[in-house]
Amino acid sequence: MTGAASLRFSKMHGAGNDFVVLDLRGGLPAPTPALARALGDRHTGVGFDQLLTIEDPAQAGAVARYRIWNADGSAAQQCGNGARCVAAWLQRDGVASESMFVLEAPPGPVAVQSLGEGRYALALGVPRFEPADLPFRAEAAQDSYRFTLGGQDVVFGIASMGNPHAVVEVPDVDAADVAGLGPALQARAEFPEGVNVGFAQVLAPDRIRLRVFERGAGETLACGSGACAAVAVLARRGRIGRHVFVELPGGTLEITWPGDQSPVTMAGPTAFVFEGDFLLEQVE
Ligand SMILES: N[C@@H](CCC[C@H](N)C(=O)O)C(=O)O
Repeated sequence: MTGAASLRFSKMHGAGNDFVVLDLRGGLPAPTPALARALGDRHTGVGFDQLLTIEDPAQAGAVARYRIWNADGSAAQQCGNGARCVAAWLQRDGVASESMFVLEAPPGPVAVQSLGEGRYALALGVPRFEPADLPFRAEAAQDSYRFTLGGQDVVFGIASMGNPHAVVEVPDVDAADVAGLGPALQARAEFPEGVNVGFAQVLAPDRIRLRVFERGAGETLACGSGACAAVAVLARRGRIGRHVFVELPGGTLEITWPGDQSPVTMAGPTAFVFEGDFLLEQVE
């Protein structure tokens, strides 16, 4: 180290959705959008899909609180893969010594279970489908909605997992126009806070393939809340069952949604990649 001001970080990923984790416990200030963007730059920074900041808990019973920042510096409310990585980070730190514990996420508590070998299961909340929950501007709640985007007819369902998701069922996820339709749907004025757009292909009642164009990050290798939203939308339509393996480009997540009023649970991997010190002089 040169003695210049720096920030210690951990680089992690969950099924290829990658993160920088910062320990801000003890009252350290939250990152500014400029710091988040500088850290997230894959050429001049560390690079991540989301930045996760671990902070002191506000709620009794939670081992820690965390907040989520997308690569473009915007704040997010939910991150399924990130929650597993925060759980792994806290277990390594020794704060979460039990195999079951509670984290405080932006929308509320998340119950976590350590499954061993870096795998975690967690309850991400009860999905909500009312347009106002995302928010999405629509006259009335429907099973599916339809837009014409760039001459293409796009049919999608919506779900909130604490953050907004649109789910488009496609016959072949490899052929889906993720880079074209993802940003086009995301930019629609009907989604005043933007939306994460998932493209899902049903393989079997217990298996789907999914690609997600995330708000604030572009297409990622995996989106945990997107996997939960895709299962919720498709299960509600009767297209799949309630226990589903979701194959994403970076790995497979196991999603269970026992009933409409139940929380969705997600099980999947975590990995530590490296530790480092980010020189703050990189931030403009
Ligand atoms: N990758 C995440 C979701 C991160 C937040 C999202 N981009 C948003 O803005 O809502 C996940 O694993 O859930």
